[in-house]
Amino acid sequence: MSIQARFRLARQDFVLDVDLILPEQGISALFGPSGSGKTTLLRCIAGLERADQAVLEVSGNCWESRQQGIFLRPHRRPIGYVFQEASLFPHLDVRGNLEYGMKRTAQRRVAWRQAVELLGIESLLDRRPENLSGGERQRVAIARALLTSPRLLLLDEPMAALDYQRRQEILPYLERLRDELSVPMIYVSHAMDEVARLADHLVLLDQGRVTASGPLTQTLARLDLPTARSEEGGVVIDATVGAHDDIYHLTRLDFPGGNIRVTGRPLALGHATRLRILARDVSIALSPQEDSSILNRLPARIVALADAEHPAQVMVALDARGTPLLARITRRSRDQLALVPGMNIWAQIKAVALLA
Ligand SMILES: Nc1ncnc2c1ncn2[C@@H]1O[C@H](COP(=O)(O)OP(=O)(O)OP(=O)(O)O)[C@@H](O)[C@H]1O
Repeated sequence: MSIQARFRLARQDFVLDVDLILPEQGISALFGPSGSGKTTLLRCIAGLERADQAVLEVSGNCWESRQQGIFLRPHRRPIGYVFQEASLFPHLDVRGNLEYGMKRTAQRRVAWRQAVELLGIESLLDRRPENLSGGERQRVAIARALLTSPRLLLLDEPMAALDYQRRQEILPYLERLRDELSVPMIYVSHAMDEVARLADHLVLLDQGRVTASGPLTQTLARLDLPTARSEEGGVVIDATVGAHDDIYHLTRLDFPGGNIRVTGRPLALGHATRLRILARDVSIALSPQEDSSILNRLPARIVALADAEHPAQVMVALDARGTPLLARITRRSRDQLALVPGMNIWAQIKAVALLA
């Protein structure tokens, strides 16, 4: 099952023209510069914009088809919509706000208790929105959206108004929704660190058009896309905790084709986690260089080379026994090492971020 979304909408200076198939599970991130049409696309999905051409099918149900004259009105679409700023009713306490969401539906897909527990808002139920922090307000807004029993959750930069600390507090709740509920989410974000942590599927939008749509790990590794070449270009690897080294206080994270050691973490063996390795933190050597202090080095093959944003640098796409990696090195080093596609090299990894 999938979500099919095809919309064409023309405004004076802007045309949205997308044709997407999104998975019906997990989080699909919509990523793109300001004005690329992310909010407009969400509004089309919610039925808040009338597109010139439109097809929207969710779980095999047609919600909109211009050709067939089908247009399910916004309030009839089983959608939960969470905005940048939580729009809670100020005169109702948290319980009242949640109950309001529940009244809209007869068919319950997420139970009250489940929503309250997933978002950790039990102790907030008697408070008014004015007495909540920005992060708490957003958690309540997400719980309220879940209690409308949505078949699809739309999140439009739900953390944009929050500071770094508050964002870090909310991320685990979003991860729990992703892992424990079967409600697909479309998540708009400007922040690649959020996308890298949360998303399973990545859609890149630019000037109203889709420039890429695919599984996150594969899409981030594509050298032909601007995400790879940007300052924050890099890959995400899904790994599991393989071993703890109590002598050196290191944790080994395993993934197909290799492993990486990070500073010891209190994570259970077998625990699923996600790593992010930025291209700027990967260098290339022709030999394993065991006389270096770098902890992590992986044998890899060069798949492709491409220009980086800065003329001094080049991007290198690597295949580390099935796991894609990106490296950003100087053009000078590329020439000195005579790097070409197909060569076997060693990828030296200087820094790894553990995302979850
Ligand atoms: N109500 C509107 N009337 C006319 N033009 C609009 C309207 N809302 C948005 N636009 C224009 O449509 C284009 C897409 O806007 P949209 O808000 O979808 O982009 P976005 O990718 O969500 O941007 P941001 O990341 O800044 O929120 C922009 O050029 C914007 O100026």
